[in-house]
Amino acid sequence: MLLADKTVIITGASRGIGRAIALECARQGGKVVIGHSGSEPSKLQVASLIQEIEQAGSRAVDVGADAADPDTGSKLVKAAVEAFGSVDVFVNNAGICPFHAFLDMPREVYYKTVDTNLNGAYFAVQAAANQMKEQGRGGSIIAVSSISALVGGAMQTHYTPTKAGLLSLMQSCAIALGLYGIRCNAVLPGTIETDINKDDLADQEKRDYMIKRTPLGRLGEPDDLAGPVVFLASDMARYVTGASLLVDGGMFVNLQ
Ligand SMILES: NC(=O)C1=CN([C@@H]2O[C@H](COP(=O)(O)OP(=O)(O)OC[C@H]3O[C@@H](n4cnc5c(N)ncnc54)[C@H](O)[C@@H]3O)[C@@H](O)[C@H]2O)C=CC1
Ligand SMILES: C[C@H](O)[C@@H]1OC(=O)[C@H](O)[C@@H]1O
Repeated sequence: MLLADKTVIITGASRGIGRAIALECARQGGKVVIGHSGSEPSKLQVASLIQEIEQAGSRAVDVGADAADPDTGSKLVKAAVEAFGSVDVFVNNAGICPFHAFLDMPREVYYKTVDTNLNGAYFAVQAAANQMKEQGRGGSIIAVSSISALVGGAMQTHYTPTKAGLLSLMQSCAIALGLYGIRCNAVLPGTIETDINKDDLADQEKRDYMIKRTPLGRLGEPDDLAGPVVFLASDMARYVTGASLLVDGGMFVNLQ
């Protein structure tokens, strides 16, 4: 098992990509701290996730706290240390993408997106890194960035800078934290079918277009991210830091 004896924190793990990552980490022997928003629907989703994790033979605790809050990272770290004694892997996954045009972008939508996707993440990564430094045996930090860190979107002008920011954060943290054996990497998903893009992909023409752009001939599923994240979390990736891994079915390289 690739993550035996490791404690893994994952933000935004109630559903979608974060949930798939949490489950695979548990199947690989990791003890899991599930970060979620604390909303009533997320509490129900987390209860069923904890059951699945326990059926897989591992253990999990959850923390309901807003990812945009700069104190949430410390709460997650505290819960991990109290429940399992350490933090070995931190996966920053929570994110929102409320599609909106640029010219009339409401300020509150812009700030909520940047706070949720990037500002909260900055302080959460800092909290995890300080704990890993104190433990003295390194660690792995992974940001769920996006193909959107590399390319734009007319309805995503508030979102793509947060994903580029996360990628850049992992690159700079790889340098700042290498001294402590803490590795920092980013995964860049393409178009993965989840709640974040349910409405967008309900447009059949858009959906067909996204599939057509993907050399592997299908949209991604949350589980497609689980293997790449577990690899980066594990000691198999012990010499990998500052890297970014597109998980997009080949969409990015498909010009024509
Ligand atoms: N689905 C896709 O095509 C892609 C998704 N991503 C990224 O993957 C990550 C996960 O998204 P998905 O699983 O696709 O969407 P999702 O909407 O299914 O999951 C988002 C998760 O973040 C949580 N979350 C949102 N706001 C929060 C807050 N303020 N506090 C705490 N938790 C919060 C949600 O409760 C949920 O668990 C996001 O960062 C997204 O930007 C990146 C590239 C492509
Ligand atoms: C929400 C989008 O469908 C999704 O998120 C991203 O980061 C990519 O731009 C995907 O298309």
